[in-house]
Amino acid sequence: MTWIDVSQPLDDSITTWPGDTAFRYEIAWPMADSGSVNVGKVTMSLHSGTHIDAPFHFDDAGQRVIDLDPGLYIGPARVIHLPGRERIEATDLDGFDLTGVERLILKTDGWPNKQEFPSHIPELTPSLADRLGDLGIYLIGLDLPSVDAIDSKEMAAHHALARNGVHILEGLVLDHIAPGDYELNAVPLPIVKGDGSPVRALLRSLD
Ligand SMILES: Nc1ccccc1C(=O)C[C@H](N)C(=O)O
Ligand SMILES: [Zn+2]
Ligand SMILES: [Zn+2]
Repeated sequence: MTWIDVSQPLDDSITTWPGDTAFRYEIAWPMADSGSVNVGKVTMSLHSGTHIDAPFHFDDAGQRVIDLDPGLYIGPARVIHLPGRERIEATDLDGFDLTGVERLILKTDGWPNKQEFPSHIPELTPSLADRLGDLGIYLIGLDLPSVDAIDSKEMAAHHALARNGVHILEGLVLDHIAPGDYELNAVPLPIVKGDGSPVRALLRSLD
């Protein structure tokens, strides 16, 4: 198949946000006990690895996962390369013609070693969020664990994106992805009250 996996594998070594729930898989009911099957159990933060944020994550009145249209996460997406930046702002998009783009994926290279949770990452600015809104882009994906700085309490980028109707897909693995046009498939689980959801994110080249 031509689908390329751009997700972080979910196993016990996956990193989590400092202080958040670690990922753990266990066989809660082994075949020897159940007599027929192995039954697994997972404990995790909904913000581990490759995942989407529901607005409720940063706004008590915001949408939960079940309220989000799954179609946001399926369809054409443009990947652009913006390496080596401290922050990513509206003017960083000046060189790109993004007419007709609805889903934009930023390859920032800002989290090179996914075995370690980063202490510092590039942050998106509210000016970028406004530009995305003006362009009619409704999904931003990126290779970072957050659209804000790790130590942010205000979550300015999360809020500015939400104000502009831009949904968030974090923690992508894009090392092996060249800039260009792709089909994206990164649908969240139907976690009714979820503030986020892990996704299996896949890209297929359209170029
Ligand atoms: N899990 C956390 C615990 C404490 C503070 C932030 C987070 C986050 O998850 C923020 C990140 N921007 C996220 O959406 O994944
Ligand atoms: Zn998140
Ligand atoms: Zn987030």
